[in-house]
Amino acid sequence: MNKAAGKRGRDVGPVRAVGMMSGTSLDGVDAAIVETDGHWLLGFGSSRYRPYSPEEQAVLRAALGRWSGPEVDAAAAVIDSAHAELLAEFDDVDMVGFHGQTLAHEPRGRGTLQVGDGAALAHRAGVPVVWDFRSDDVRMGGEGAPLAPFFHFACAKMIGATEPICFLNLGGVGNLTYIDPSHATPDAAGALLAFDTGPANAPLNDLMQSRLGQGMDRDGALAAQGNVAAGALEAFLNESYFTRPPPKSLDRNDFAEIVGKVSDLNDADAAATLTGMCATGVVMAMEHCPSLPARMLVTGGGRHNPVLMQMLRAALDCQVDPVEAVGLDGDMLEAQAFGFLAVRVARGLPTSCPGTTGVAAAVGGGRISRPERAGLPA
Ligand SMILES: Nc1ncnc2c1ncn2[C@@H]1O[C@H](COP(=O)(O)OP(=O)(O)OP(=O)(O)O)[C@@H](O)[C@H]1O
Ligand SMILES: CC(=O)N[C@H]1[C@@H]2OC[C@@H](O2)[C@@H](O)[C@@H]1O[C@H](C)C(=O)O
Repeated sequence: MNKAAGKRGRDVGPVRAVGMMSGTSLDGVDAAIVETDGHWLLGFGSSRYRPYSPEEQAVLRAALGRWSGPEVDAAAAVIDSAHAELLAEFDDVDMVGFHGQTLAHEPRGRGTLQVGDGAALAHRAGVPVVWDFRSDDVRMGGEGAPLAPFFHFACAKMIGATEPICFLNLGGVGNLTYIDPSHATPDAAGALLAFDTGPANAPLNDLMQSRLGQGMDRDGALAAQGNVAAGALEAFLNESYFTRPPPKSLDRNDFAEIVGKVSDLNDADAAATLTGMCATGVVMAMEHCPSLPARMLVTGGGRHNPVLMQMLRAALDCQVDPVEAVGLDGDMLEAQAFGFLAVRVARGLPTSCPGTTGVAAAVGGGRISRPERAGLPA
């Protein structure tokens, strides 16, 4: 780790930040370096992935949906040690953006909970850590998610987009960002519209785990052998979430009851139907966009699933491509996003706005823990 860490971070020039993300799929931690001044993306650096062991995954799973208690403490310990281990593999970084693990998300109720102790990580790594990105947004009436849209806006500028485009992230949950790149800043009215589209890979992973002891439907191999069950899909479509206008966000298991409608189907039909539900959520999401985007750029693990990508291409009236088509890394985009957002937080720039989370006014969420303050209240 860079012993002079933090010095460059206080200037106004470029910063090398490592973003660390543990997503709703619970597969592992992604970490990736971005170089940015908080406004523009100046470059990307190396990236690393640390999978969770089956034991660690079980600890995280047991804590999902809980707000406190021994299960949450055990999950937090897994998150802290996995992130510290991965961060030690990086040299010469100025700052860390530490998302942590979402265990529970209820923005209109109990709030949002991402476990992971940023102060302890700052102490261990010797660099400033920005963390707890979502709480301030929720306190100000926002959904607290999605937060990647400000980064997507910077990506759109970087690739030279001139017409509206969408980024679609297909992780455990799906989320969409509509970008009008004619605006100069992401918080300008009309520059961004973002929200969660529905369940993405999480229900399919859960099905694969419970029925076949596998972590995912790799390459859509099982779904490709099945048929989408019309009845279950229709019940899903009738969920009020899809017609509700944004802002809106989801917890990982918010659709548990409706996806349970596949329980009577054979394995292949169940997988095909859950894949179809993910694609349908995206199709419904397009109804809320101000215009048809020129292009849909897909990121997150779902873009590796050819059955899902084919369903999207068949149902959407725009070009659908993985983000690799414009030179981005779809396995690391969210980690990069939290590196970028960390720099924005450190520089007093907003990370969400009414168009992305429904927050009352643009807000720069996130706490900053500096190594010298570790152990003290942040
Ligand atoms: N080759 C593949 N075939 C099918 N599905 C895949 C493949 N590779 C990855 N996936 C799916 O993508 C998931 C991982 O996606 P990703 O890493 O984007 O999720 P995440 O970051 O945990 O979630 P979120 O964005 O909701 O926080 C896997 O759990 C799996 O379901
Ligand atoms: C509360 C929470 O952690 N939400 C995640 C989750 O995973 C995907 C979707 O739901 C999105 O809203 C968000 O993550 C992405 C990275 C975001 O904030 O942009």
